[in-house]
Amino acid sequence: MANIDTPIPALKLNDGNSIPMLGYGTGTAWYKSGDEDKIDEKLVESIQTAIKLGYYHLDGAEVYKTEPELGMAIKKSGVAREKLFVTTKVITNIADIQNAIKTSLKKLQLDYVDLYLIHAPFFAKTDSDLQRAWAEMEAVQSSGLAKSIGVSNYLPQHLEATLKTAKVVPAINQIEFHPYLQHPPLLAFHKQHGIATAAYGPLSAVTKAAPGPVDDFMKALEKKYAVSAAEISLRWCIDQDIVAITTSGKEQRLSDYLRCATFKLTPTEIKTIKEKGEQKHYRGFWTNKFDANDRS
Ligand SMILES: NC(=O)c1ccc[n+]([C@@H]2O[C@H](COP(=O)([O-])OP(=O)(O)OC[C@H]3O[C@@H](n4cnc5c(N)ncnc54)[C@H](O)[C@@H]3O)[C@@H](O)[C@H]2O)c1
Ligand SMILES: OCCc1c[nH]c2ccccc12
Repeated sequence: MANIDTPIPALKLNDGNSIPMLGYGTGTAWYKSGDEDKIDEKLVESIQTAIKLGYYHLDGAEVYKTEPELGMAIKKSGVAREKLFVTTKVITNIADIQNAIKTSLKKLQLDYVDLYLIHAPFFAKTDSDLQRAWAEMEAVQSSGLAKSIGVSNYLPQHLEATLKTAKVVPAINQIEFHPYLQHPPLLAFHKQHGIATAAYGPLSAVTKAAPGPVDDFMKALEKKYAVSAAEISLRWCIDQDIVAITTSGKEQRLSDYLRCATFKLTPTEIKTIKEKGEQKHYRGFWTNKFDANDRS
């Protein structure tokens, strides 16, 4: 199994920092329901494998309870800290963000994270709740504990409320994004305000939301580029300047996904996936929080 030959592209954020456009997630397949102190050795091994293959962007969250594994794998990898891009998120301890970041850093065995995100806006009863939380995030960035700060699962109304009092514009919004959930108004808002987009669940259209209207075209592209639909899906994000965050416990799959760095879709192909994807709506995460028909 080869290491990546073609480097993963990076995206420049509005604060001047750069984020690798392919990330390895420690949620979904990995997050733990039980005892956080019980180390998931399989996960540590998988993160080490990902790092070895060239995944230097690692996505965590306090709620996944996998920060200890992430910290261990980073330590064991021997890769210099400054080469890695580590994200974590706050939601459980949103009421005390200053303590939450310190607790996360301790579990990660790190002095700083590259990106700290508010995991979701659903804690907020009012706009002031969103604004207060964001001011705390700005304080985290000022203290140097996070190089960049951003949000996740925010809709335009949450961003609008946040921006009313923000001193720092969120660097990124991490959202569920794939052909069957494209959020046109939200992406337009991001563009207007210089907020980058990161996609979680980028494989959904070819995995859990399949079958669907993109299938036949995906097959044609698989043939043309000699890659799998997963890599087409990741490239479809990257070609739209969207950071893709995937995961797998299988080394072969992780290795294959890296092929998304070796080709580019044409503008027509990007548009065709877009148009075919618009014919179906699918949301896989936070389904009890978002309005079922909300496509913003
Ligand atoms: N901010 C958030 O609220 C939020 C929500 C969900 C996920 N995330 C982050 O994003 C990461 C990636 O999310 P994801 O797992 O939904 O991404 P994804 O769409 O890339 O799916 C990856 C999953 O699909 C499976 N898969 C791959 N190929 C498959 C195939 N051919 N058939 C069936 N299954 C296949 C993989 O084994 C893996 O479990 C998470 O680990 C987490 O870090 C964040
Ligand atoms: O970000 C992953 C999705 C998610 C939503 N709520 C959770 C609770 C525990 C673990 C993951 C999640």
